[in-house]
Amino acid sequence: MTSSHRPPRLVVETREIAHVDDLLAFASADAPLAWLRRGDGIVGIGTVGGYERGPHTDAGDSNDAVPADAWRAIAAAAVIDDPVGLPGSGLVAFGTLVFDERSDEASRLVVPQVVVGRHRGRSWVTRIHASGAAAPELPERSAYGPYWSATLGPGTLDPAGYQAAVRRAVDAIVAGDLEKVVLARDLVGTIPAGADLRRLVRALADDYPDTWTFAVDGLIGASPETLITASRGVVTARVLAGTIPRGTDAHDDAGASTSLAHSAKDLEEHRYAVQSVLDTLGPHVRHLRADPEPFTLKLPNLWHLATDVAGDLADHASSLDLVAALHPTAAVAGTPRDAALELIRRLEPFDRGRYAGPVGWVDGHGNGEWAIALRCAQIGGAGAHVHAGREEPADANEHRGAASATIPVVAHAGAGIVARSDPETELLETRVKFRPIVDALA
Ligand SMILES: C=C(O[C@H]1C=CC=C(C(=O)O)[C@@H]1O)C(=O)O
Repeated sequence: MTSSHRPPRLVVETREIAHVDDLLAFASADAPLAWLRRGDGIVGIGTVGGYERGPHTDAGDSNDAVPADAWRAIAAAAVIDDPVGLPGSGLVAFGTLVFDERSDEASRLVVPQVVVGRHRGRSWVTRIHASGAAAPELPERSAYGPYWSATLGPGTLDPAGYQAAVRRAVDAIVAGDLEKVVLARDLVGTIPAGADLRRLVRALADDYPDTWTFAVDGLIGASPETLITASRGVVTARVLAGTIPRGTDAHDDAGASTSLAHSAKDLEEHRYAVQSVLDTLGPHVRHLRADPEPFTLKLPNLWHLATDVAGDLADHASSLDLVAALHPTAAVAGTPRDAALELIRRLEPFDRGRYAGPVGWVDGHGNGEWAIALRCAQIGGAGAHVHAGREEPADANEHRGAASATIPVVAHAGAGIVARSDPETELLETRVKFRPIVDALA
């Protein structure tokens, strides 16, 4: 990874290719880079450069440049030949950023050597190399490895601990310290070393086709929440907050959706999340539009209250500038933001790492698609090791003894807490939000 100082000049060439059926077949089995929705998207192979910031230390960050500035420098130095001109063609970096700047994990932008992409029936390949170096080979598909499975168990905050934390959060809200806070809990486990991680990505993409399915630097998930997309001056976001599990039959399910749409508690939770996005986008966006009432978004495991936001970019902000301004929204932190972050640090006995942080991609013009990293797990990485170690599961020695035979995994799910929140209902909500990743690992 390079720092912001003198980015190497990258040479980028995109060419249209015959229709690609399965983008994931091109991705690496042990370190897939992928961004997919309904079969379209991009996968990356290899690494030619990028940016890294963190982990945070008391002495300061390892890199002073913010991701948006570092990326501007890399993109400005690049020579880009992209006659395809579709979202994700040309120079791109995949990114995963930490939730809290004090995290022990790093934020990363990864520029792959090769990108294979597909958008509305057109496919392309992009090759990226440092000026003076040879262009990378064209990518090849590889067969998927054997099926594998893993189970996740309690992490540092078990169900009873989570409910106690929710009670403390409600007390703080009732006392007037803040209006809303999003509290998460964790699950930990291990997966077999050598597992083909594309199997996990594929299971998520198959089961949750309308979400953003992502794999970046070991963070793998399927998020329904769009933090921001920016494409040729048009900006969109999908704000989610307010949740109810799907019903057990059609009648019960319709009832669940109606009850969510009228729930004062969920509507309040949702209002904070929308307001935080509108307030932040306001200075950057003209003709900012959001429906006055949320709609109910149906996912296989639950219903969400959802509001789509759109507008036209009024300045030269890149998608990464907007990400920096928006994150963390009240859908994952709370209102007011600083008080919520402080309470999260006090009540959650773990580091969120990249969970609830921005994940997505940015191109050479600053366009990009970014989700909030929800319904995901970190495979390997500092956070996962810390969690697995701290939890000391019953078979901890076995895990340590067979260090090379397993890879630690940590997953998080959270729920927005307001004055009317009930600890048991919030716990149930986190259980339902864990389902995509728990089922895909099973
Ligand atoms: C914090 C999470 O979800 C957020 C997004 C949608 C709905 C939410 C809610 O109803 O609480 C949360 O704000 C999570 O999935 O871990």
